[in-house]
Amino acid sequence: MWNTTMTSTQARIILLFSGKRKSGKDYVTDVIQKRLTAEMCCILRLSAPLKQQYAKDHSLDYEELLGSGQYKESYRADMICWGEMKRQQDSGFFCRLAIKHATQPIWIISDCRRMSDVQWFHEEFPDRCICVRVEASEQTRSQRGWRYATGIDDAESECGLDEGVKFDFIIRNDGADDVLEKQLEDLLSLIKSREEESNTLHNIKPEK
Ligand SMILES: Nc1ncnc2c1ncn2[C@@H]1O[C@H](COP(=O)(O)OP(=O)(O)OP(=O)(O)O)[C@@H](O)[C@H]1O
Ligand SMILES: C[C@@](O)(CCOP(=O)(O)O)CC(=O)O
Repeated sequence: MWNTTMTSTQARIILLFSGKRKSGKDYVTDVIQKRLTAEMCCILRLSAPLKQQYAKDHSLDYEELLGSGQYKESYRADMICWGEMKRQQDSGFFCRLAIKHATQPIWIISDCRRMSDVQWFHEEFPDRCICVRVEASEQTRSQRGWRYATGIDDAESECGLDEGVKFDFIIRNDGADDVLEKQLEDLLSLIKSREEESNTLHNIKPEK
């Protein structure tokens, strides 16, 4: 199905995922990666280099910070402040670190949160980005463990992409497997058609 003859290690397609806490970004992106295969598609988290350095500086468990449990939530507010300090110096700081070792032709950035994240990818990789929003109701998110927290749910980390972004695709992830499945099929078709366009462009030989 996919063309695996890559001539460069740079991504042909970049899926920029965003969504509120417990909307299911990790769940959905895991399914998509499985469908595309790990050979073709990697999941990159902007928060991974952030959590790694934060864990090191604060003697914390990096793996737990990567998970979806209470451990991460108890450090979230402080991690946000810490990350924002770094971003003020260089807004592309975590974006560059996150993509550093990626070799697959399709990248999933699973946790865009700020306009500067989306802008950075669009500027670095024009015409390759697909912006995807994952949405779930507050009721569903609560069932998954979400509790509203002032200073987090009303701050840029959660609301930075609520307005001003034109999403190419919105996934409703409220738990009905068949509804999610249909949306995933549609997104995979969009990725496939972008892949074909991109292959066509890459295969055009320059005129002599
Ligand atoms: N469609 C689904 N079917 C079953 N379980 C789901 C579904 N979507 C999400 N979940 C579960 O809900 C929980 C939260 O999902 P997930 O960690 O993917 O959300 P997130 O948006 O990445 O959250 P975070 O705010 O921690 O970044 C996880 O336990 C996940 O397995
Ligand atoms: C600190 C932070 O990166 C935590 C993200 O955790 P997660 O994507 O919800 O697993 C959020 C942020 O950068 O604002």
